Amino acid sequence: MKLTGIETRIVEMPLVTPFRTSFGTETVRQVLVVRAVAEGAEGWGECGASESPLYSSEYTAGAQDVLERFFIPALRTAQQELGDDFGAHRVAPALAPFKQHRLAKSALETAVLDAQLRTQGVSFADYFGAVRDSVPCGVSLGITDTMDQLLNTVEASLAAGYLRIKLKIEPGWDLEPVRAVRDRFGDIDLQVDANAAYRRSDARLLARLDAFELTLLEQPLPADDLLGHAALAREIATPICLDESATSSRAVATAVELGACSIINIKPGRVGGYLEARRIHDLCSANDIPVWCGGMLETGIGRAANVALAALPGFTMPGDTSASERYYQTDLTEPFRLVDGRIAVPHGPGLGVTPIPEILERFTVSRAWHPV
Ligand SMILES: CC(=O)N[C@@H](Cc1ccc2ccccc2c1)C(=O)O
Ligand SMILES: [Mg+2]
Repeated sequence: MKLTGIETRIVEMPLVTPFRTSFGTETVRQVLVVRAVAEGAEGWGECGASESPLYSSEYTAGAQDVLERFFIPALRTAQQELGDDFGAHRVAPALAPFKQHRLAKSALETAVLDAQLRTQGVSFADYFGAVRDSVPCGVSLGITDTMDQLLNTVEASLAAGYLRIKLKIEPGWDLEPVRAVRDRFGDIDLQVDANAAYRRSDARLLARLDAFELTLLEQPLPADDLLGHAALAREIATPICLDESATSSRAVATAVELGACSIINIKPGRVGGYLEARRIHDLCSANDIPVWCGGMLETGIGRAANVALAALPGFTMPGDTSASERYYQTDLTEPFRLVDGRIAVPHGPGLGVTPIPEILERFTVSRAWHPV
């Protein structure tokens, strides 16, 4: 493939409802969208970073800067050196000298991969080895001001057909909301996500969640406390799932070997891209570790790629691949809709969806073009 240039663009999309987690409240999603222009096709990627470095150390303006200042020039050099051998599989090696910035790296690799697959007429699903035409979907529900608001949101989510409910928790909002949901809705598939808000000294409190037979407890402790998660796993019955800690296949192998988790939330952006995400899927499948596809409030661009990834055989649990309307009144692409609790896997070339130009323009706040 021959890349001719990369466009970076920042869009701002209002969320249908504020999304509150233990690390903050998001009301407008500021997304860095990357377009890779190649001879014969253009590809799309999006960066999972948000405006502030609260979920991860990355943030939108920083991701745009690291792309423009280091990653796109490195891609230009790689293409000059490799010529016809250049392709999406060369992006991660070209960017490897630069440390971290995985969300930004993922956006660029995804855009190049999408362009490449569109020129080849191959879908993400076929490229990854998808085995399903649709994937079971869960939903992630934020912290609410009142218990009634939470119960109403759970009720609406179940009525919409979501097959799994995930509640955000934090110290002071954990046992009570879980008990209220269990009391009202019985033995639904229910899990919680702490986004690293607890400490090892909270073990006895977290052990009280065992009474509610949750599917999993996601990232209770800080991302770098693998030993703390391993100790906690020995003290509670609820399976531990890692998100923020699971930054690469090596990190996942270490966490699993330490007994820090028994389930992994795979987020392609968090691990540097879909190629690394597939490696983690393969590693977990080989070790009987169930995985599910996490979410970062993606627009239809990232949602299309996530749904394709979630169709791999090892994705045996409903993920956070919710419908577009969960987050956006108007998505950048044709909206992803929930049908009987599932979302159809796009089957067109590349992502199988493309941003709708007038909608993309409507939400665009800045853009830049970089010849390659
Ligand atoms: C669906 C879900 O719960 N996602 C993340 C948390 C999260 C929430 C909000 C975000 C907003 C902008 C960027 C990243 C974000 C990540 C999680 O599983 O921990
Ligand atoms: Mg999480």
